[in-house]
Amino acid sequence: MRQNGNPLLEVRDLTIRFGGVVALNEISLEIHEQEILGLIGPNGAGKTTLFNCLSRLYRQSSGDILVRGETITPLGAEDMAARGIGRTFQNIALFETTTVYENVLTGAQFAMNGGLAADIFNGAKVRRERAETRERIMHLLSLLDLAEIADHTIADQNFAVRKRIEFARALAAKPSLLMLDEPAGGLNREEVRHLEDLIRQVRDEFKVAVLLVEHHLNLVMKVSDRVVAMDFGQKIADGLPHEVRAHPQVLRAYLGEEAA
Ligand SMILES: Nc1ncnc2c1ncn2[C@@H]1O[C@H](COP(=O)(O)OP(=O)(O)OP(=O)(O)O)[C@@H](O)[C@H]1O
Repeated sequence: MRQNGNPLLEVRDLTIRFGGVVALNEISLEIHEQEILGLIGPNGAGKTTLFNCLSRLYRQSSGDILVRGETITPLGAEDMAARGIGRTFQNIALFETTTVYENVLTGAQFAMNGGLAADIFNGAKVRRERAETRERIMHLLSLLDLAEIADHTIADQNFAVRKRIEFARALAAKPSLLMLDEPAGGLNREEVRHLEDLIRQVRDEFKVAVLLVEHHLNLVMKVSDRVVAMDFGQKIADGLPHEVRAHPQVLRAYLGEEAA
Protein backbone atom coordinates (compact mmCIF):
# COMPACT_ATOMS: atom_id res chain seq x y z
CA MET A 1 0.00 0.00 0.00
CA ARG A 2 1.70 3.18 -1.10
CA GLN A 3 1.52 6.18 1.17
CA ASN A 4 2.85 9.68 1.07
CA GLY A 5 6.14 10.32 2.86
CA ASN A 6 8.98 7.92 3.48
CA PRO A 7 8.74 4.29 2.51
CA LEU A 8 8.78 1.82 5.40
CA LEU A 9 12.13 0.49 4.21
CA GLU A 10 14.52 1.97 1.71
CA VAL A 11 17.68 0.30 0.47
CA ARG A 12 20.05 2.69 -1.30
CA ASP A 13 22.91 1.51 -3.49
CA LEU A 14 23.77 -1.35 -1.17
CA THR A 15 27.03 -3.11 -1.99
CA ILE A 16 28.69 -5.93 -0.10
CA ARG A 17 31.85 -7.79 -1.05
CA PHE A 18 33.21 -11.04 0.33
CA GLY A 19 36.84 -11.07 -0.78
CA GLY A 20 36.61 -10.91 -4.57
CA VAL A 21 32.87 -11.77 -4.70
CA VAL A 22 30.48 -8.85 -5.08
CA ALA A 23 27.45 -10.44 -3.43
CA LEU A 24 25.35 -7.26 -3.70
CA ASN A 25 26.11 -4.64 -6.31
CA GLU A 26 24.43 -1.25 -5.73
CA ILE A 27 21.03 -2.67 -4.91
CA SER A 28 18.23 -0.15 -4.37
CA LEU A 29 14.65 -0.98 -3.47
CA GLU A 30 11.73 0.23 -1.37
CA ILE A 31 9.07 -1.48 0.65
CA HIS A 32 5.94 0.41 1.60
CA GLU A 33 3.68 -0.04 4.62
CA GLN A 34 1.59 -3.22 4.34
CA GLU A 35 3.10 -4.15 1.01
CA ILE A 36 4.06 -7.74 0.15
CA LEU A 37 7.32 -7.61 -1.79
CA GLY A 38 8.61 -10.83 -3.34
CA LEU A 39 12.37 -11.17 -3.83
CA ILE A 40 13.41 -13.76 -6.41
CA GLY A 41 16.57 -14.80 -8.19
CA PRO A 42 18.56 -17.92 -9.03
CA ASN A 43 20.94 -19.57 -6.56
CA GLY A 44 23.72 -17.22 -5.51
CA ALA A 45 21.82 -14.10 -6.70
CA GLY A 46 22.34 -12.42 -3.31
CA LYS A 47 18.87 -12.74 -1.73
CA THR A 48 20.03 -14.16 1.58
CA THR A 49 22.91 -11.68 1.71
CA LEU A 50 20.42 -8.82 1.32
CA PHE A 51 18.28 -10.34 4.05
CA ASN A 52 21.29 -10.62 6.33
CA CYS A 53 22.22 -6.98 5.66
CA LEU A 54 18.67 -5.85 6.40
CA SER A 55 18.69 -7.75 9.69
CA ARG A 56 22.19 -6.37 10.43
CA LEU A 57 23.87 -9.76 10.56
CA TYR A 58 26.10 -8.54 7.71
CA ARG A 59 27.60 -5.06 7.32
CA GLN A 60 27.49 -3.56 3.84
CA SER A 61 30.65 -2.25 2.14
CA SER A 62 28.75 0.85 0.98
CA GLY A 63 25.22 2.16 0.61
CA ASP A 64 22.51 2.74 3.21
CA ILE A 65 19.38 1.16 4.70
CA LEU A 66 16.64 3.42 6.04
CA VAL A 67 13.57 2.56 8.08
CA ARG A 68 10.92 5.27 7.83
CA GLY A 69 13.61 7.67 6.64
CA GLU A 70 16.17 6.92 9.37
CA THR A 71 19.36 5.01 8.73
CA ILE A 72 19.80 1.68 10.53
CA THR A 73 23.40 1.27 9.35
CA PRO A 74 24.97 1.87 12.79
CA LEU A 75 22.58 -0.55 14.51
CA GLY A 76 23.08 -4.21 15.38
CA ALA A 77 20.85 -7.24 14.88
CA GLU A 78 19.61 -6.93 18.48
CA ASP A 79 18.15 -3.47 17.70
CA MET A 80 16.00 -4.63 14.80
CA ALA A 81 12.95 -5.72 16.80
CA ALA A 82 12.73 -2.22 18.28
CA ARG A 83 12.77 -0.84 14.73
CA GLY A 84 9.86 -3.09 13.86
CA ILE A 85 11.79 -5.55 11.74
CA GLY A 86 11.20 -9.25 12.30
CA ARG A 87 12.41 -12.28 10.37
CA THR A 88 12.26 -16.02 10.03
CA PHE A 89 15.24 -18.16 9.08
CA GLN A 90 15.79 -20.67 6.27
CA ASN A 91 17.10 -23.09 8.89
CA ILE A 92 14.60 -22.89 11.65
CA ALA A 93 16.00 -21.75 15.01
CA LEU A 94 13.67 -22.76 17.85
CA PHE A 95 14.32 -23.80 21.46
CA GLU A 96 13.87 -27.58 21.32
CA THR A 97 13.05 -28.47 24.90
CA THR A 98 10.55 -25.68 25.60
CA THR A 99 6.90 -25.47 24.56
CA VAL A 100 5.35 -23.94 21.48
CA TYR A 101 3.83 -21.21 23.66
CA GLU A 102 7.14 -20.41 25.35
CA ASN A 103 8.92 -20.15 22.01
CA VAL A 104 6.39 -17.67 20.70
CA LEU A 105 6.55 -15.79 24.01
CA THR A 106 10.28 -15.15 23.46
CA GLY A 107 9.26 -13.14 20.40
CA ALA A 108 6.88 -11.05 22.50
CA GLN A 109 9.37 -10.25 25.26
CA PHE A 110 10.70 -7.21 23.55
CA ALA A 111 7.18 -5.83 22.88
CA MET A 112 6.34 -5.99 26.60
CA ASN A 113 7.15 -2.79 28.47
CA GLY A 114 7.60 -4.24 31.92
CA GLY A 115 11.17 -5.30 32.68
CA LEU A 116 12.46 -6.60 36.01
CA ALA A 117 12.11 -3.21 37.73
CA ALA A 118 8.53 -2.96 36.57
CA ASP A 119 7.94 -6.45 38.00
CA ILE A 120 8.98 -5.25 41.42
CA PHE A 121 7.39 -1.81 41.49
CA ASN A 122 4.26 -2.23 39.51
CA GLY A 123 2.90 -5.72 39.98
CA ALA A 124 -0.68 -4.99 38.86
CA LYS A 125 0.40 -3.36 35.61
CA VAL A 126 2.81 -6.17 34.86
CA ARG A 127 0.16 -8.80 35.59
CA ARG A 128 -2.25 -7.02 33.24
CA GLU A 129 0.40 -6.81 30.57
CA ARG A 130 1.21 -10.50 30.95
CA ALA A 131 -2.47 -11.38 30.61
CA GLU A 132 -2.75 -9.25 27.47
CA THR A 133 0.36 -10.84 26.03
CA ARG A 134 -0.98 -14.33 26.74
CA GLU A 135 -4.23 -13.44 25.00
CA ARG A 136 -2.37 -12.00 22.03
CA ILE A 137 -0.15 -15.05 21.72
CA MET A 138 -3.07 -17.43 21.98
CA HIS A 139 -4.76 -15.46 19.19
CA LEU A 140 -1.61 -15.77 17.09
CA LEU A 141 -1.41 -19.48 17.82
CA SER A 142 -5.01 -20.06 16.79
CA LEU A 143 -4.51 -18.07 13.58
CA LEU A 144 -1.57 -20.30 12.76
CA ASP A 145 -3.37 -23.52 13.79
CA LEU A 146 -1.06 -24.00 16.74
CA ALA A 147 -3.41 -23.40 19.68
CA GLU A 148 -3.99 -27.10 20.34
CA ILE A 149 -0.30 -27.79 20.69
CA ALA A 150 0.55 -24.66 22.70
CA ASP A 151 1.81 -26.77 25.61
CA HIS A 152 3.67 -29.36 23.54
CA THR A 153 7.44 -29.25 23.19
CA ILE A 154 9.16 -28.23 19.99
CA ALA A 155 11.05 -31.52 19.78
CA ASP A 156 7.76 -33.32 18.94
CA GLN A 157 6.86 -31.05 16.00
CA ASN A 158 7.37 -31.73 12.31
CA PHE A 159 9.00 -29.33 9.85
CA ALA A 160 5.83 -27.61 8.57
CA VAL A 161 4.62 -26.97 12.11
CA ARG A 162 8.04 -25.61 13.14
CA LYS A 163 7.83 -23.14 10.28
CA ARG A 164 4.48 -21.88 11.53
CA ILE A 165 5.86 -21.57 15.06
CA GLU A 166 8.73 -19.45 13.78
CA PHE A 167 6.25 -17.32 11.89
CA ALA A 168 4.20 -16.83 15.08
CA ARG A 169 7.32 -15.96 17.07
CA ALA A 170 8.32 -13.27 14.58
CA LEU A 171 4.79 -11.81 14.65
CA ALA A 172 4.71 -11.79 18.44
CA ALA A 173 7.24 -8.92 18.41
CA LYS A 174 4.64 -6.78 16.55
CA PRO A 175 6.85 -6.01 13.56
CA SER A 176 6.01 -3.45 10.85
CA LEU A 177 8.08 -5.48 8.40
CA LEU A 178 8.21 -9.25 8.47
CA MET A 179 11.00 -10.82 6.45
CA LEU A 180 10.34 -14.43 5.47
CA ASP A 181 13.33 -16.45 4.28
CA GLU A 182 12.11 -19.31 2.07
CA PRO A 183 8.97 -20.07 4.05
CA ALA A 184 7.82 -22.64 1.45
CA GLY A 185 11.09 -24.61 1.52
CA GLY A 186 10.38 -28.26 2.38
CA LEU A 187 6.58 -27.85 2.37
CA ASN A 188 4.23 -30.02 0.29
CA ARG A 189 1.77 -28.60 -2.23
CA GLU A 190 -1.12 -28.42 0.22
CA GLU A 191 1.04 -26.71 2.84
CA VAL A 192 2.24 -24.17 0.26
CA ARG A 193 -1.40 -23.37 -0.63
CA HIS A 194 -2.10 -22.82 3.05
CA LEU A 195 0.98 -20.59 3.37
CA GLU A 196 -0.23 -18.46 0.50
CA ASP A 197 -3.49 -17.68 2.32
CA LEU A 198 -1.65 -17.23 5.58
CA ILE A 199 0.77 -14.58 4.31
CA ARG A 200 -2.08 -12.44 2.98
CA GLN A 201 -4.17 -13.01 6.09
CA VAL A 202 -1.27 -12.01 8.33
CA ARG A 203 -0.63 -8.87 6.30
CA ASP A 204 -4.28 -7.86 6.50
CA GLU A 205 -4.80 -8.68 10.16
CA PHE A 206 -1.49 -7.41 11.59
CA LYS A 207 -0.99 -4.58 9.07
CA VAL A 208 2.58 -5.69 8.40
CA ALA A 209 4.65 -5.34 5.27
CA VAL A 210 6.22 -8.60 4.12
CA LEU A 211 9.52 -9.22 2.36
CA LEU A 212 9.30 -12.69 0.92
CA VAL A 213 12.45 -14.44 -0.31
CA GLU A 214 11.35 -17.59 -2.04
CA HIS A 215 12.35 -20.07 -4.72
CA HIS A 216 8.75 -21.16 -5.19
CA LEU A 217 7.92 -18.76 -8.03
CA ASN A 218 4.21 -19.56 -8.20
CA LEU A 219 3.82 -18.68 -4.57
CA VAL A 220 5.73 -15.40 -4.97
CA MET A 221 3.77 -14.39 -8.06
CA LYS A 222 0.41 -15.15 -6.44
CA VAL A 223 0.99 -13.55 -3.09
CA SER A 224 3.18 -10.49 -3.85
CA ASP A 225 1.97 -6.99 -4.64
CA ARG A 226 5.32 -6.31 -6.27
CA VAL A 227 8.35 -8.42 -7.15
CA VAL A 228 12.07 -7.60 -7.30
CA ALA A 229 14.32 -9.97 -9.24
CA MET A 230 18.07 -10.26 -8.68
CA ASP A 231 20.88 -12.00 -10.49
CA PHE A 232 24.61 -11.99 -9.66
CA GLY A 233 24.08 -9.39 -6.92
CA GLN A 234 22.24 -6.94 -9.16
CA LYS A 235 18.61 -5.94 -9.39
CA ILE A 236 17.38 -6.94 -12.84
CA ALA A 237 13.64 -6.21 -12.53
CA ASP A 238 11.19 -4.46 -10.20
CA GLY A 239 7.46 -4.33 -10.92
CA LEU A 240 4.12 -6.09 -10.79
CA PRO A 241 4.37 -9.90 -10.62
CA HIS A 242 3.26 -10.47 -14.21
CA GLU A 243 5.69 -7.80 -15.47
CA VAL A 244 8.64 -9.34 -13.65
CA ARG A 245 7.70 -12.87 -14.69
CA ALA A 246 7.78 -11.82 -18.38
CA HIS A 247 10.90 -9.64 -18.09
CA PRO A 248 13.56 -10.79 -20.61
CA GLN A 249 16.41 -10.61 -18.10
CA VAL A 250 14.43 -12.63 -15.57
CA LEU A 251 13.62 -15.28 -18.16
CA ARG A 252 17.28 -15.40 -19.15
CA ALA A 253 18.44 -15.71 -15.53
CA TYR A 254 16.12 -18.64 -14.87
CA LEU A 255 16.58 -20.38 -18.20
CA GLY A 256 20.33 -19.95 -17.82
CA GLU A 257 20.10 -21.64 -14.44
CA GLU A 258 18.10 -24.57 -15.81
CA ALA A 259 20.44 -24.98 -18.75
CA ALA A 260 23.51 -25.01 -16.47
N1 LIG B 1 29.47 -15.16 4.37
C1 LIG B 1 29.86 -15.24 3.09
N2 LIG B 1 31.17 -15.34 2.76
C2 LIG B 1 31.56 -15.42 1.48
N3 LIG B 1 30.71 -15.40 0.43
C3 LIG B 1 29.41 -15.30 0.69
C4 LIG B 1 28.90 -15.22 2.03
N4 LIG B 1 27.54 -15.13 1.99
C5 LIG B 1 27.21 -15.16 0.67
N5 LIG B 1 28.33 -15.26 -0.09
C6 LIG B 1 28.37 -15.28 -1.56
O1 LIG B 1 27.53 -14.24 -2.01
C7 LIG B 1 26.82 -14.65 -3.18
C8 LIG B 1 25.33 -14.52 -2.94
O2 LIG B 1 24.90 -15.55 -2.06
P1 LIG B 1 23.46 -15.63 -1.39
O3 LIG B 1 23.47 -16.77 -0.43
O4 LIG B 1 23.09 -14.29 -0.86
O5 LIG B 1 22.54 -15.96 -2.65
P2 LIG B 1 21.02 -16.41 -2.64
O6 LIG B 1 20.36 -15.63 -3.71
O7 LIG B 1 20.44 -16.30 -1.29
O8 LIG B 1 21.16 -17.93 -3.05
P3 LIG B 1 20.23 -19.19 -2.62
O9 LIG B 1 18.97 -19.02 -3.38
O10 LIG B 1 21.03 -20.37 -3.10
O11 LIG B 1 20.05 -19.15 -1.14
C9 LIG B 1 27.27 -16.07 -3.49
O12 LIG B 1 28.29 -16.00 -4.44
C10 LIG B 1 27.79 -16.56 -2.16
O13 LIG B 1 28.76 -17.56 -2.33
